[in-house]
Amino acid sequence: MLSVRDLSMRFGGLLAVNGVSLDVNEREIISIIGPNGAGKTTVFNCISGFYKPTSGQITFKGKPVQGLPDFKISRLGMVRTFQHVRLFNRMTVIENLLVAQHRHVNTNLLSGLLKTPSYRKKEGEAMEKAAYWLKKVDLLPLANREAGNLAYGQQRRLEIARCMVTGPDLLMLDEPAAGLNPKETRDLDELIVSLKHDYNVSILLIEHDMGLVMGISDRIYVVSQGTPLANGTPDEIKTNEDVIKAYLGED
Ligand SMILES: Nc1ncnc2c1ncn2[C@@H]1O[C@H](COP(=O)(O)OP(=O)(O)OP(=O)(O)O)[C@@H](O)[C@H]1O
Repeated sequence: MLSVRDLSMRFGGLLAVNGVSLDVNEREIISIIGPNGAGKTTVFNCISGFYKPTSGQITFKGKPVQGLPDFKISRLGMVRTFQHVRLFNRMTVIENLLVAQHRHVNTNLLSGLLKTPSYRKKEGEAMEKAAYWLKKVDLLPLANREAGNLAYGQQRRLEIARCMVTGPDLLMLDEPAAGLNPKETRDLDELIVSLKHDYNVSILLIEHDMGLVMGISDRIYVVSQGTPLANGTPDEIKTNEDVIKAYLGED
C-alpha cells in the first residue's frame, strides 16, 4: 500500500533522514522506532506531505505522492495525527469531526448555501459517521463539550476519531501513547488493533512505549541518526544486537 524508497531529508547541514526505505502492506501495523532525534517524525512529515523530501520515492496505492501537498495526500486515503495534539480547541468535539469530513471532500459552496436535498443527505451522513466514531472512542457523552476542555487522553482519542471519519486506508500515528496513563494505553492498544481487524486500516506508528510497539506491531523499522538500523518482527528486533546497542547508547 505504501512504499518508501531511499528517503532523505536535509535541513541545511543536517541530514535528518538518510536513505530510509519501508513498506506498509494492507492490514499491517508497522512501527518506526529509534532514539530521540533519530528522524522518525521527519520521515512522517515527508510521507504525509508536510515536508518535501530532498530525495527518494514514495508511492501510495501505486501512485507517486512525494512532493504532493498534505491535503491531497489525505484525500488519497493517508491521514495522520501529530505528536502534539492539533484540534480546533474552541469547537465542540462533534464539530471537530464534522469539519474534518468537510475538509476531506470537495463540497459545493452553492449547494451548501441553498441546502439542497443532496447537501442535507451528506450532512446527515456526516453526523452519523461522527456519532459512530465518537461512540467507538468512548467520547459520545462528551460530543458537545469544547475540544480544548477534554482531558489529554480524550483529546488523543478524538484525534484518531477525526482521522477515521474520513475513511482512510492508512492511518499514521505519531506517538499516540505519549502522556497516556497505563489504562489509556491499554485502551489505545485495543483501539489500534480493532482498526486493523474490523476496519481493514493499515497503521504506521511512531512510538516510544515499547510494550505497545512490541505487542501490536506486525513489523518494526528501527532508525538511528536518520539511518536505517534494522527491520523485522518484534521478536527479531528485541534480540537484534545493533538495536540493543543503539538504545543502551542513548542513556
Ligand atoms: N524543520 C526542521 N528544521 C531543522 N531541523 C529539523 C527540523 N525538523 C527536525 N529537525 C532535526 O532533524 C533531526 C530529527 O528530528 P525528528 O523530530 O525527526 O526526530 P524523532 O526521531 O522524531 O525524535 P523524537 O523521538 O524526539 O520525536 C533532529 O536533529 C531535529 O532537530
